[in-house]
Amino acid sequence: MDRIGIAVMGGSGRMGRMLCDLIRDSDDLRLVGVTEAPGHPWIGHDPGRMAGGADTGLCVTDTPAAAITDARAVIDFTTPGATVAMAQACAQAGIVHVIGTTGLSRDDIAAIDRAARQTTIVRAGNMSLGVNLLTQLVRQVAESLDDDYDIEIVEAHHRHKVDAPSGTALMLGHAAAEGRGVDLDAVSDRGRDGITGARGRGAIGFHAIRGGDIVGEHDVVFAADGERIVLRHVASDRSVFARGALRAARWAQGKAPGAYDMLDVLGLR
Ligand SMILES: NC(=O)C1=CN([C@@H]2O[C@H](COP(=O)(O)OP(=O)(O)OC[C@H]3O[C@@H](n4cnc5c(N)ncnc54)[C@H](O)[C@@H]3O)[C@@H](O)[C@H]2O)C=CC1
Ligand SMILES: O=C(O)C1=N[C@H](C(=O)O)C[C@H](O)C1
Repeated sequence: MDRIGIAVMGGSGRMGRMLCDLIRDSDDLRLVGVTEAPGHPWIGHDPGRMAGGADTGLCVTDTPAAAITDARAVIDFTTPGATVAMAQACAQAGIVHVIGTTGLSRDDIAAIDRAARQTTIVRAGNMSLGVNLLTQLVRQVAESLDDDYDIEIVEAHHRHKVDAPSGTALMLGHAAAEGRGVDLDAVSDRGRDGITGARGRGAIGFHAIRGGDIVGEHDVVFAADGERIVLRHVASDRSVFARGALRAARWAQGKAPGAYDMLDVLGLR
């Protein structure tokens, strides 16, 4: 069987390294390209050697088109600007683009959706099975409870994370808002500080903890007078995200162009 050629963006990053390792160890995938940011010290070198492992025979490049020549899918956990540029390159080449990058603006998402008219794009703020299942549970609980139950989302990540709320917190917030039949933008209350006044009825609150090496933890709290429900996901190993992304790359082969998410991949919709 022909292995699926995968290009990994941001090959020296926390997710990039893990993806390269998992692809190397898989039976049906082949690493065919690795990118890094312009000026990065890995450019022009073998990504395996730079990571302290075996040579891959590849050279890290900062040119998206060069990385994707032999690829049937690109897996991208980088930055919003790099992801939008890669979505356009994948659209031109007709290659699957799996996007895990978070912190995307509305304009970034609109640009990705435009690219998805020409190619198959799978994008999710969290690629793990557990979080995607949790979004369904959150939607269901929010649908069952009225706004006597205050919804608060608390997330915790490592000290290097640059965006807040996390992509996962936003997924969970959207699921809660959908269950309640409200628009998240209209009810979102982010990171209170100072004399904020009493909590608004129906608000969905977001709070971010940053510290140490926390991989990713999310609590969705439904708090009423006299009781509260807490739905929690804890990721203790980044491989749950990387395995989800590889599953998406396999699933997307031969799918019609369009914007998909992990609920489509996991059959949870
Ligand atoms: N959806 C999900 O399941 C997950 C999403 N993430 C998201 O993925 C992103 C990356 O996370 P980490 O790996 O922890 O960050 P990281 O900072 O360790 O890695 C990002 C890599 O992208 C590289 N990069 C930056 N600009 C680039 C460009 N123009 N071309 C190629 N590479 C470029 C950086 O040099 C770096 O090596 C973040 O947005 C994070 O929130 C992280 C984990 C899971
Ligand atoms: O930056 C991270 O590390 C993570 N980012 C994603 C997010 O923003 O939710 C997913 C996961 O929580 C790890």
